[in-house]
Amino acid sequence: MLELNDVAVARGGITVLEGVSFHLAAGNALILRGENGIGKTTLLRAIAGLQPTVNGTIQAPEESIAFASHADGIKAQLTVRENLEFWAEVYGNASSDVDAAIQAMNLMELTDRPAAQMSAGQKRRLGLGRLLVTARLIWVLDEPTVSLDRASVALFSDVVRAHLAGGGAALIATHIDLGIEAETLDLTPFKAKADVTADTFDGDYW
Ligand SMILES: Nc1ncnc2c1ncn2[C@@H]1O[C@H](COP(=O)(O)OP(=O)(O)OP(=O)(O)O)[C@@H](O)[C@H]1O
Repeated sequence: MLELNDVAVARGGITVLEGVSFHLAAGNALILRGENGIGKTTLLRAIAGLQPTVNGTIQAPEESIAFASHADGIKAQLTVRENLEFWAEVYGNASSDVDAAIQAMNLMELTDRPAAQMSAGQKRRLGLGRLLVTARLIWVLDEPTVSLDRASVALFSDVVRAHLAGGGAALIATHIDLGIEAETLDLTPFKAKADVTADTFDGDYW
């Protein structure tokens, strides 16, 4: 479903990871690990198509990836329900079950609350609920549990498990144990030898 072959990625004009290859099949999750700054976010951004690679290939079916990053993609003035309806439409999936997403992320009591008036953890839950209305098969998640309390982490893990059981896949950069059956890829061995890739530097991707 998602295939990386000899991928190298750069941030700020410096290659951070090189030689990354893996295959993620339907129904599976892969956990990315590695010290702060090793390049997990950079790799996920490249996989999500938000920045180019320096080397290698990334293959996935067209329009199959939903990316949830630190910036949750939430519209502050819209309510929880309006945010989810907005994203369903953006992903061409206006008929998707917004109520199911609200239930899954325990947002029932917040449906009419503007996102601007929600706590960090509540916003995070909304950002993760967004994944459910995209109907995308491959979830690419960057530290999805930041700001979540223990109950919400469990809720989120359940949502990921259900996604996998339904034939989806998930690539997750996280420092915590999500309790999801998954393979782990430690990126430490793929840390690039210090080498400025000035010829591939693109200032737009700082
Ligand atoms: N905007 C930027 N401009 C230049 N360099 C950056 C920028 N953002 C991050 N970097 C550098 O790129 C490298 C990879 O950062 P990245 O955010 O991908 O790491 P990470 O593994 O996700 O880290 P963390 O676990 O702290 O989230 C780091 O060494 C970081 O200092």
